Amino acid sequence: MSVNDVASELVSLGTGRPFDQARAEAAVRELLIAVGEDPERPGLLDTPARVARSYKEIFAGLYSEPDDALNTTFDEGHQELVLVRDIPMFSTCEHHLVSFHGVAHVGYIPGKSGKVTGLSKLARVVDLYAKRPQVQERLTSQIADALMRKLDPRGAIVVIEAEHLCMAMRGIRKPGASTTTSAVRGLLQSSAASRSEALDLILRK
Ligand SMILES: Nc1nc2c(ncn2[C@@H]2O[C@H](COP(=O)(O)OP(=O)(O)OP(=O)(O)O)[C@@H](O)[C@H]2O)c(=O)[nH]1
Ligand SMILES: [Zn+2]
Repeated sequence: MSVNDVASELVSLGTGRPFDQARAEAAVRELLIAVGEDPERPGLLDTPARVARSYKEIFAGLYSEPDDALNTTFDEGHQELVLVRDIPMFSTCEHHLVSFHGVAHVGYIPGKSGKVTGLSKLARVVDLYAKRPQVQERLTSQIADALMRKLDPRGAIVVIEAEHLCMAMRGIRKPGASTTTSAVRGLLQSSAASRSEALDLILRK
């Protein structure tokens, strides 16, 4: 394993600490008190435990290695673009801990060996990186870098279109504003023709 591989593995893993249900429950209870609620009222009695379980699910990508989703590959001899469009994506903004959600488009051009992965695995890797406290730019790059590490493709492209609830329901309050981020690697970065072919397919409605 090279130094770069070790470094990217460290970046890719969370802290390594497991989810702490009791601590999360206590924190939610404290938050309810802090906002002026009464955690003892009947409607809120089960809320700390429920919210804690829900956080465990929303942040599931902290307790697993997203890249492992791409461990299963097979040689198909396919040398052209493989693209999965409109993968539904729910993530959590690390600044406000509210959702940003939309769609991810994930594509790659297999390497010389024609190594490909199952289409669902592309959606799995999106899902796991999304299930962490994130910013959209980093999420986009992490998915593209995972493809480059695991599939050794000639190029990779990831485009994410999302609405941030922190911009919709609070703060600047601009519901409907959409943010697009892209990460292109390898041939899809160096060849304008390859990139524009992929972008045409991604943005075609
Ligand atoms: N670049 C980027 N910014 C994000 C993302 N998610 C949230 N933000 C922004 O993060 C910024 C945090 O700004 P702060 O000034 O620290 O926080 P704030 O006072 O709550 O800001 P407002 O949202 O403007 O009210 C805001 O501008 C958010 O819109 C993201 O995925 N990428
Ligand atoms: Zn935010």
